Amino acid sequence: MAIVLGPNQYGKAENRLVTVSRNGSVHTIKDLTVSTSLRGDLSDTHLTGDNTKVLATDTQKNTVYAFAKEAPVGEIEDFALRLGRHFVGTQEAISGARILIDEHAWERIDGHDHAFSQGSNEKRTTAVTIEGSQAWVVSGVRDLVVLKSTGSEFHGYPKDPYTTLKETNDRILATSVTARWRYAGTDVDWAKSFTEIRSVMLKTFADKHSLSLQQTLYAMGEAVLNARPEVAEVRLSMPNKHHFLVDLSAFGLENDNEVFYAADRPYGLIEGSILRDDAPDAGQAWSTLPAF
Ligand SMILES: O=c1[nH]c(=O)c2[nH]c(=O)[nH]c2[nH]1
Repeated sequence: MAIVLGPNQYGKAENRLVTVSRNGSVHTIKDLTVSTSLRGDLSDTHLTGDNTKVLATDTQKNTVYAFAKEAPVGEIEDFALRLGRHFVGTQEAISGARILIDEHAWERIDGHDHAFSQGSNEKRTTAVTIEGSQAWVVSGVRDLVVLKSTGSEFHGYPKDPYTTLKETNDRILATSVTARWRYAGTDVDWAKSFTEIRSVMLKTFADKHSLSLQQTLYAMGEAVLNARPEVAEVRLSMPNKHHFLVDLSAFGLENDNEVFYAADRPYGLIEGSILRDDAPDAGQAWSTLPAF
């Protein structure tokens, strides 16, 4: 038996980067969390501690901040591609890079020049993977919380000795969407694509009469693929944020679908991938990302 080194990568996780761009007195901010990870000929450091081929994670961090100054950050996908290609292109031992970026949303306060509020916890995300001269982009959104107060049913499921759930023709449907979509290529208007994908997902959540969260999940992915040819695959993770009808009968009150207990946990967790059957091979696009 021999013990060998398996897959490995290293980098600086969660660099917090905020930039201010000034157009006269009008400021625009970008608030990012950037993680870098490098792969390649890294067995020496693991086996003997020889760091000749190790670009320090501290240097990776500095590169993130220096790049933010040297050219406009732009869209997160472009910034991630730029960083990943730099590391692979300048370090002989480094053959691959994975750059993860979350963009935190800030809204301008009432047209104010330089004051902002953080309205929600929603994040725009990207995961860019570079392998040699190839690049894959998986972008997405996280913590997109949505709720509809009707237009959702759940019934027809098996009743076994442990089933207590009541069937319903009218319930609250709420979830916090994590969506990731894999682009077929890299020649994409990233900002437009993001805005339209987000909007198609929201519209489908709202419009689709739901018989299960699974059906809603599929419909949202299908709508994205129908609307956006640049997308090859959509992966969705949607916790069912249960709203249980409160039993008010002890107080002689009827509850006509008006008073709910918003449960925190446990929650149903509905996850899936929707893709074109002729989608280009995913290559390294999903490597080391969560399955959904
Ligand atoms: O949309 C739903 N899907 C389920 O699989 C499920 N299971 C459950 O208890 N409630 C629900 N709702």
